[in-house]
Amino acid sequence: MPFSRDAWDANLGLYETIRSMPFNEALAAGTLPAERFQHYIIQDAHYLIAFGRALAVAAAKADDTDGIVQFSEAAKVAIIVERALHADYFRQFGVTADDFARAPLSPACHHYSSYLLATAWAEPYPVALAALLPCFWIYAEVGRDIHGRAAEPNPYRAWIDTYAGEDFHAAVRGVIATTDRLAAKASPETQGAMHVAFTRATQLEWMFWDSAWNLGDWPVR
Ligand SMILES: Cc1ncc(C[n+]2csc(CCO)c2C)c(N)n1
Repeated sequence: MPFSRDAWDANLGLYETIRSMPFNEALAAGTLPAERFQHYIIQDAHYLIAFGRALAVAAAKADDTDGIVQFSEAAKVAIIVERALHADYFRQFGVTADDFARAPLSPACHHYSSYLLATAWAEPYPVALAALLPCFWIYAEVGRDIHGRAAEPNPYRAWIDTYAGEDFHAAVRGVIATTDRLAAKASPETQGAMHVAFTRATQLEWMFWDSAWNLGDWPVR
């Protein structure tokens, strides 16, 4: 069985918990309070920079030239998405440059960003990919799920369309294929580490949305 099928099946309960969490239910219904979406896009702008760096490290570790192209392209897309957040969503949802400058990474964002960067730098290439995969795959699944049931009109339509769109899904299929190819020739120990990384990153996806819903902040300053 390919790694991806195994990992998805093992984390199905976690995915179901993510799909039905209050943030995503409210996003689909179009009732998500603006304040919570503002928190989300500010943190996502921070996250996407770290995510882009982690992808660039994965590109540098790739075992073939296709991998270098695949992950350096993905790193570039992460920064393009981050810039689009600034150019479009920040303006649309009333987030100023000053709001962003004054908002440090939340604990959940800090944890997820640090985890991806540490894993990309310190772990073998297949384990780094297994940590990066949920970020792609869960957004593709959540995007399509919400797209299929979104209320119309919906202030979050552009966000939903991006992650339900074919361009994004094609990139996700590519990351799944590369991860499966590497898992197939990895040692049992590396395969085990890949499963641990996949589950950890899936938990961190949940924590990222939960933090936006609860306006997560540092308990002491
Ligand atoms: C917390 C968090 N997780 C996943 C994504 C999804 N995402 C955005 S851009 C991109 C691909 C970049 O090549 C992916 C997978 C997100 N935005 N925020």
